[in-house]
Amino acid sequence: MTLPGSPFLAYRGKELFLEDCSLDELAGRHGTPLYVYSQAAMLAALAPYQRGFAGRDHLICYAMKANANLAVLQTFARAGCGFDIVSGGELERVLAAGADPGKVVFSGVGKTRAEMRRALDAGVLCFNVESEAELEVLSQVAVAEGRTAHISLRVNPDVDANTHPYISTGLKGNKFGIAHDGALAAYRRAAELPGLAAAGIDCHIGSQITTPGPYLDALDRVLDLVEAIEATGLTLQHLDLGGGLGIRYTDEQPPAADVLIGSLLQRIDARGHGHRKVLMEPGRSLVGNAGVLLTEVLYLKPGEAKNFCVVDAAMNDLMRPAMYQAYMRIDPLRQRDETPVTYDVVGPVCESGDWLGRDRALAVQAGDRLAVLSAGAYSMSMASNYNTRGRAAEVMVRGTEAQLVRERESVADLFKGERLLA
Ligand SMILES: Cc1ncc(COP(=O)(O)O)c(C=O)c1O
Ligand SMILES: N[C@@H](CCCC[NH3+])C(=O)O
Repeated sequence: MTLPGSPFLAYRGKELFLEDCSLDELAGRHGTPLYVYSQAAMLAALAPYQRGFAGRDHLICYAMKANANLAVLQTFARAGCGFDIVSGGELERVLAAGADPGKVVFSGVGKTRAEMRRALDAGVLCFNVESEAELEVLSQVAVAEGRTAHISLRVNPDVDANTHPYISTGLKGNKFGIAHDGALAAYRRAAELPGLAAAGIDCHIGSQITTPGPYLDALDRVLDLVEAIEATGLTLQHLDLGGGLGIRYTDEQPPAADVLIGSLLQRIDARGHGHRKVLMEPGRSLVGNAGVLLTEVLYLKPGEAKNFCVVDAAMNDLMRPAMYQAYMRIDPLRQRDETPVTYDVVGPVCESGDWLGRDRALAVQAGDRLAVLSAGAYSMSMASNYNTRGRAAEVMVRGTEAQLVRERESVADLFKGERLLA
């Protein structure tokens, strides 16, 4: 039986496998909580992007905030991808993974001067600038470094991506990007400033988007702007359409990436912009369904109002349920024949919001292990040390092989650098 979301995750008999690796066996070997990723699933998620852009001048910049493990970055770099970064730390990871900084776009509303300097020295492809104030600072930093910063303005097209309010980014009320109405003036200002060269235009309207409509609306708004900007004599080369394509957590039916890209390119061509290089910044859709979080059942705790299944993974390991009330499917690593009982699956952290799943029918006993599915994106990358809990280990599966790609954080690591009062 194959589970929804990933063709690489399936029961063989009663045991759950990711590619050709038994997840229960991996959990036994490396301990829990444990993140496990399938490289084949990542490459399979990338393939429709590559198909959609075949024959076109393009760059797929993996939005590494979704999952910044070095082995994941290596996987995408070797497949030809660039990266969308939002911090100096992410840039250092790109460099540590041996990837090409010349394929990096640098987004984010709060870039510091130090981050700008480092990115200029590394030679990133483009800064996606999010305010006029940032333009002025970037110009000063570029001049001081004796370099030219290639820029796109991230335009806020005021389009509703119809997603969770915390992950919607393209509305007037969101902090991201330069208002559509102010973009032309900002490009004019950029043209006056030393050290800057306009390379393109950028937008990103949100995450976990499951219909093509908002993308096409945003594209139209962006192309309107490009036409207005070029009418003033300025030129732009590339269009960066951001990321945001959703995945299937339960019954969502997002469009396939190649279908979405097909409609976007058709619109781009129809409006006479077919000569432009197109960038995209997908994150979740490349990794979300390529990973699982493995956890062990510590205690079953029947209650009057609720039954609790207390596991050893918590909101510090996987924040999405607590933060967005996100539904993430939970399945046992070895199926039992007993009648399922309805549980809230909760972690050891001292917060009532520390749950991974609510009202889940599970046939489990203490000591059994579970997988939280679709945990390849915004899961380990959002982990924290709350309650002084070390972050989980990570394993990358390739066929029958499974390699530890990040060690479990030890408790000693957690207060390294702290000092007792003198
Ligand atoms: C600027 C930017 N690009 C790309 C992404 C990637 O989004 P997603 O993981 O939804 O594809 C994000 C996150 O929403 C983002 O903020
Ligand atoms: N962290 C969010 C996605 C954020 C997208 C970044 N702008 C999630 O888990 O769904």
